Amino acid sequence: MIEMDYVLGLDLGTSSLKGDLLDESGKTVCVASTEYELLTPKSGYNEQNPNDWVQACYRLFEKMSQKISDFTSNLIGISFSGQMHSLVVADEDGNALRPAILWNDVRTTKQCNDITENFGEEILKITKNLVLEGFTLPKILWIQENEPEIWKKVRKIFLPKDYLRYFLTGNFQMDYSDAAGTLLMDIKEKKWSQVILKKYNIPIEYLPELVNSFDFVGNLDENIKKSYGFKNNIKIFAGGADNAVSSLGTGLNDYETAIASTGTSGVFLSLEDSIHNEYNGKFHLFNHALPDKYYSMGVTLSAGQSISWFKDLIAKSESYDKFLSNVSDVPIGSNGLLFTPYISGERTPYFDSQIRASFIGLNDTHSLDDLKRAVIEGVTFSLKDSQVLMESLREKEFRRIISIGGGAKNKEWLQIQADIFNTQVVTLDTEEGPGLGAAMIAAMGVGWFETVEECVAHTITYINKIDPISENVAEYKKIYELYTQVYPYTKDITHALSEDPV
Ligand SMILES: Nc1ncnc2c1ncn2[C@@H]1O[C@H](COP(=O)(O)OP(=O)(O)O)[C@@H](O)[C@H]1O
Ligand SMILES: O=C(CO)[C@@H](O)[C@H](O)COP(=O)(O)O
Repeated sequence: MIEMDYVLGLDLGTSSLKGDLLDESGKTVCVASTEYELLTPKSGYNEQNPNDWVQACYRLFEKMSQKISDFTSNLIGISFSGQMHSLVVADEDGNALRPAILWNDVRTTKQCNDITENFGEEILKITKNLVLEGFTLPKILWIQENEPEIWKKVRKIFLPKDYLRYFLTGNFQMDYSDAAGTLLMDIKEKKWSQVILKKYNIPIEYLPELVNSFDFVGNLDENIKKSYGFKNNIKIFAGGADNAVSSLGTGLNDYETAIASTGTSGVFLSLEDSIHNEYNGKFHLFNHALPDKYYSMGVTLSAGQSISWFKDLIAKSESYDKFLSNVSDVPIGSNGLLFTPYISGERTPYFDSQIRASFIGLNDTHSLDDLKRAVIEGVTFSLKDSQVLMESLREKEFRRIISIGGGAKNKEWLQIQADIFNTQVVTLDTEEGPGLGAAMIAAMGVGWFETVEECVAHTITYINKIDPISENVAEYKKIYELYTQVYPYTKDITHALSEDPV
């Protein structure tokens, strides 16, 4: 057997840290993951302990060395993909001062309203995005207002994967694709916005140096290298926001294809060739991991999270495959049952952190399997909302959708996606788009491939093509019309029921 070098892509997701190990031929030789806890101290609050990410990385190194005998002797590069927007505040030495406030934490409605009222237009002009609870700036303001003692001690502001990378290299950096989701960067100039920083009293020294996703940013720390027995000098490359990196890791390179990602969040994503004003904040518009490229996306806050919430209620220890095994026996429309996946609010198309989920149409004949199918269908309808909005603003339909994330693991769900999207759905031979994209960045960094196209050709394989079935499409069309009516009817009721109505 020929000995080959390896590079590792690390995807710091909300549910787990995933590793994708690539060999020199571009083949994924090992995928492993290690979970960490999501802390929910209050409804709408979502936090994680940054140190758990670092520990998860060490566990992943151990797992990889158990699975791949020459992992430690042949690893030469690492890069990253990470959950976006989540705020880590730390002291000068990088010690986290409180748990990270995550992208799906919606405690910052007051701060968002204040910023929007006083500075919303400028923010939209500079960052091309609306001020939403998930983004980083309102979280910083929440700490300034609610935890002034902590704010006094802050000297470094990180996003999750940059925090992990800081521990691996000792260097304080953030790439443009992740910085774009902070609401602190001028996305055209690719610089921290002095105007925004000044307005909100955020010293620029607290922010990392801005770099490109493909930049070499340091070597793996000597002590870590020794403790895990790595033989080579391991080069570290910056990496990027999970959605930017997954678009690289799926080989997305045309404007007629979109990505539907069902991780904890759900994302409907499309490439953009320029920064423009046409979406006017209706979609997020961010810098890509590829220099001078952009992408737009709509977000379902609780996609996989709706499934995991429901599974944990009923059968916590069951695998997802077992839990969802009978869903294919339930007819389209779940026997007259609808689910809206707003368990922790929604982003696209409704920027509404206070909306909550509902099952509509429950009757005494419904089984647990009907409810499970309704959850999957509801999550997909929510992604369909983004598809419909995007297609109408672009005046063009997508011809193909690449499905990734947990949702791409389930055959029945993939058919449901094709039928609801009324578009061909394809999958990759690994559903870990962001992890693979991160490994591709490292592969380019160590010089295995000269161009991104060459890298894509060696690393990415599409395995399933699922075409919509016309009778199913027609049935789902009718049900989707009903689904779109649930939000306006339940909005006021769920606002009034929620703990802190606005
Ligand atoms: N076999 C499966 N079938 C359907 N959904 C799954 C399956 N495995 C995981 N999931 C869903 O995928 C989500 C995790 O996806 P992942 O892409 O790993 O998320 P993240 O990047 O947020 O950590 C879980 O919340 C779960 O609901
Ligand atoms: O908030 C967003 C994008 O704006 C999320 O997509 C996060 O980036 C988290 O992703 P997952 O953990 O679901 O992959």
